[in-house]
Formats: sequence, structure tokens, C-alpha cells
Amino acid sequence: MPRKKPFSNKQKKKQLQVKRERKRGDTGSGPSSRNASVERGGERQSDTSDSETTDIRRINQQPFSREGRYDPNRFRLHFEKEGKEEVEKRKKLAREKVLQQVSDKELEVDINDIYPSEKGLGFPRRPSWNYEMTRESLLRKEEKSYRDYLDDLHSRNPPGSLSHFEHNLETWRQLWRVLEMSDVILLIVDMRHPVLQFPPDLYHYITGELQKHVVLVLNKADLCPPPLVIAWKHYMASQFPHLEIVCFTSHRGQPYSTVLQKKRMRRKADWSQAGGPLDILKSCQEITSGRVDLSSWEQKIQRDAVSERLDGERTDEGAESVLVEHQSDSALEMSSPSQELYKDGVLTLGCIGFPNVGKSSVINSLVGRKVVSVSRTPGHTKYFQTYYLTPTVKLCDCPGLVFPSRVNKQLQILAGIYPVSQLQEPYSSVGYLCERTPFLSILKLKHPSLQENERNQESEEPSWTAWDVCEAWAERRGYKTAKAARNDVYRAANSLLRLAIDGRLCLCLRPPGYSCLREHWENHPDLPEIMALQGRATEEEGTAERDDEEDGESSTEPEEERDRDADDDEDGDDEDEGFGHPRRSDDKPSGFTVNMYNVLRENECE
Ligand SMILES: Nc1nc2c(ncn2[C@@H]2O[C@H](COP(=O)(O)OP(=O)(O)OP(=O)(O)O)[C@@H](O)[C@H]2O)c(=O)[nH]1
Repeated sequence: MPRKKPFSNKQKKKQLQVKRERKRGDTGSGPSSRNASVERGGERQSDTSDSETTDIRRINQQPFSREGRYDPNRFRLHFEKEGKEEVEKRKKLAREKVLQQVSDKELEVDINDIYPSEKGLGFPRRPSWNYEMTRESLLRKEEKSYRDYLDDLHSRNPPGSLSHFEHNLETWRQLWRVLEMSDVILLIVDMRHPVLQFPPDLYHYITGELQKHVVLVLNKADLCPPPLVIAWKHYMASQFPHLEIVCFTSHRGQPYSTVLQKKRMRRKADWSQAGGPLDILKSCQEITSGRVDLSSWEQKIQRDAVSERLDGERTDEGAESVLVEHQSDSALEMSSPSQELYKDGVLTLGCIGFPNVGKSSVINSLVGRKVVSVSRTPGHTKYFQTYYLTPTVKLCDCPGLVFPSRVNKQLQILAGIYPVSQLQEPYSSVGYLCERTPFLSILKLKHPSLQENERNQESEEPSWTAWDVCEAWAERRGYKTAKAARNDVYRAANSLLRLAIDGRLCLCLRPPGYSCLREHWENHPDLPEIMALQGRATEEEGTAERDDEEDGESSTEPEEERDRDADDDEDGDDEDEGFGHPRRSDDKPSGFTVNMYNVLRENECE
């Protein structure tokens, strides 16, 4: 009998996809059948870009579309394709460059370095239009205006100096529409690095030209040490005085639990546990100052709090239904930019932000249950939709948008804008991460140059490259290539990046001057408030955490092999098993995790 060939999950997935396409009558020759490119262990598989625009890489390709039906690929991410040479150069560097821990100062980031004002790092605006124009002429005008915008951007920024940014005009159109129809904008950013995802031009456009208010939602506050949360809040307020700023977490008091993860216990994601909805309401009350009746929202929050106390946990079954409005294309194209504020006595809140910052999670948290699909794959939200939170409050979810900036691409990837499984070269981002986190003490890796069972007797630790880290992680996790059963470094690199994006190997950037003022932030009077928001109750526990951190100890779990390997959605069972940050039933949401910012505990990698 012939030997059975190893068959990876990925291959299996692909096979099923082809089968499904065949069933639907898709011959595989149309544009929709292209699959996103994947590079594994140096060999490059098929690339997906359309032939007419070879310099653009289309990401998150969906398996099919049919004539006359909704095209799921219309809003996928479009990023500029990197040259093969550039990719190879970075890969070589990842093999050769010895990793050096950067100084604390280098973790500090000034927003003016990310979005320098003189570089024209704006975003495409919708050109003016009127009702005399035909639909076609409007679309043509928008395309022309978009091309002019790109030309201007490239003329001011030399090749290679810009970050990845969205090249899909369809997605920018969605932003235009959401900005037009919203009364107040919830601009959502990831608390770990808010300045990467806060384009000043957008802020000035909304507060200046549109004369609307922006509530900056510093989301994922659970992933950031409390003093840093306060420092970022103050920094953003000092830079952008017209902002209302709210700290938020959809994962309040839900630390990772290794034991649970290993047992793969299932638990429903609990959207009613969020920290921050009341603060968003207060900001909106301040902004609307009585022009909209928000009492129904206030009552909803009170009702939710009561049922939360009574039931401990609310179930979806008893929850109120939420009216969802799907927007048609014509509504997108011919809407008036100057829509009346608080139309029909309804406050419309537009949730915008980069991919993966947690827009959909914020919406679910405000509603108190899942109404929007959540995924760790960036670009998951494709088409904007509106939801009535109460009869006078409407929420609008927008696809994630990557604005052009001067941020380093490796850092950008760690901030979660790129689907990890579709990266051309993940190693340099791993290097960037390792130079900024105590990865050795966290991951407890053994250098690949040391033989099996060999301990490093010399006092000096061998030097590490990014490639070594990936090899050692592959060895530790048992990632092997299907053909030659060698360490699968590509998979290991992906796994490390996912740990970072999910906040388990957590990289938090800091505002300028943070190191000098550290003591000030660590003794700030707002600390208890932030800790309560994060779901961390006692100060003693907080202190314990800081002490542990200094010891280089760490907590969290290695990724569970099967459900960590794909950029899969969290809407299915997986969310509850892994990335939904499960808690034990006896695990009250009050406790501080032991040093959650550092990640893996020694015994958890065994
Ligand atoms: N730790 C933590 N993770 C969060 C929080 N909010 C969202 N996430 C995670 O972040 C990832 C992205 O969440 P989404 O709500 O899908 O983000 P999005 O901005 O709608 O993403 P796109 O659809 O790509 O635009 C998911 O893995 C969430 O579980 C939070 O408050 N804390």
C-alpha cells in the first residue's frame, strides 16, 4: 500500500474550498477564484493580484462570487504589494541581525512622527456633487479625485516611506457615508498604541469641516498597565483638545487562563461585562446637551446593570431585539453630505477606526450581546450596517480603514492591520517584537544552536536572531513542515505574531516623556478608576502584578495549536474557547492576572 501523504489543515481547507466552488459552478477562471498568496518557508505560492494592477495586493479574498449577487470581495483590503527584493532583504536581515533590546525611550512615540503634518498624510475626500449628476459621472468623479489624491501622496512621500494603507476606493466610500450620516463619531483605537491609529487629518476634518464631535474610544484597556492608560489619555487630550476621551474594554476582568485553555472549556463571550459604556453615554450627553432624549439609553444601562447583578450573567434569549438596517448601494452613492443633525430625534453614532481595533466588539458591548460578527482577522467587517441601540440611539459599524502614515511596517503588522496568515514575510515583525519585549523570559526558549538536552553551561547566553526565535518556538510547539518534517519557522512566526496581536505577548507603546514621568503616572489619583474599569479590584493584587513583572515572571498560555493557526473568526465556538478570554466559572472578574503583560509562565510551555 502506498504511504499516506501528510496533509495539512490548510491543504484540507483549500481542497474543500475548491470543491465548494465547483459545486457552485465557478470554473476557477474568474477573478473571484483567486486565492490570497501565502509564503511558507521561503517558497512563494500563487499571488492573487489582479493583472491590471500588479502593484496592489488584495487581501482576505473570499472564495467566490456570482454574477448579480453581492460580491464579498468588493470591500476586501487592498495594500500596496512589496517588491520581492525588499521582502528577501528583510528575510535575510531576520536571519542575520542579532536582536538587541531597545531602550525604554524608544518605546515612546510622538504622533507627529507617525503623521508628520508636512507630508500630506490625509485621507481621500469625497468630491462635491449634486443631484443633476448621473450615478456614473459621480463614480467617475470620485475615481479621478481618488487618483489625484494618490498622486499627491506619492509625490510627497518617497517610495518605501509610507506604511501599508487602504487602496480600495470602495472602502473609503463607506467611510464617507458613515461620516455623513453620523452625528457623533466614535473613533476607536487600540489602547496599546493609540497614536498609530489616530490620523490627525481625520480629527481635523470631522471637528473642523464637518463640525461634528469625536469621542476617542481607547479600547482594549485591559491589555495596558493602568498608569500607561492614564498617560495615554492625558497625552491625547493635550494634543487634541476637542476630543472627548473614553477608556473602554470589551474584555473586562477576563484575563487569560492557561488551565482553561488547555482544557478548552467553553464559555459564551459575555458582552454585558464591558467597561466603559456608561462613559460613552456621558460623553454623548455632554455633546448633545439635551438636544436628543438619551434617557432610553441611560435606562438600558441601568436595566442591564440590575439584570447583571441578579442573574450574574445575562443570556441572549431574554435580551431585547435590535433593529438592523442594511444600507443599499444607492443610499451609499447619493447621500447628502450635510445631513441634518439628530434627524428625527435620533442620535447616530458612527464607529470608525483601523481594522482589528475592536469596533464590532464595542458595538456588541454597548448592545450587551452579540449583534456584530467579531474576528481576529483584520478587515472582517466589510459593509457598514446600522443598529438601533434604543429608539433614539443608532449605532453604525464601519469597515476598518488603514490610513496612510509613516509608521514602520513591522510595527503596523504587530498592531493587527494585516491578516497574519497572508503576510509575505513575518520574521522582521517577530524581530521588532522581540527587541521590545522580554521574549526570552516569557517564552523560555532554548537556542537552536544548543543540542538536545544540552544546557548552556557558559554564563553567556548565545545571541538571538529573529529567525532563531522562530526556530526555537517551532521546536517548542512542535511545528513541523509536512514534507520534510523540519521546524516550520513560518508557522512559528505567525504564531508569535498572533500572540502579540491578541495581547498575550504584549507590546505597549508609550507617550513621549513617559519614562521620565513614570512615578507620576504610577501614583496618579485616577488609578483606582482605571483598575475598576479593567475589572481589577484590589490594590494589593495590582501591586503583586507589578512586582511579578519586575521579576520577569509571566503568565499566559501558549497558543492552542488548532484554533490559533488560522486567522479564523471568533463567532463560532472558537471565540469561547480561546480568544474570547475564557474564565473559569469560579474565576471572579475581580482578580489581577499575575503579570498579564508578560505572558507565558514557565510551566506553560512544557
Ligand atoms: N483584549 C481585548 N481584546 C479585544 C477587545 N475588543 C476587541 N478585542 C479583540 O480584537 C479583535 C478584533 O475585534 P473586532 O471587534 O472584530 O474588531 P473590528 O475593529 O471590528 O475589526 P475589523 O472587522 O477588522 O474592522 C478580536 O480578536 C477581539 O476579540 C478588548 O477590549 N480587549
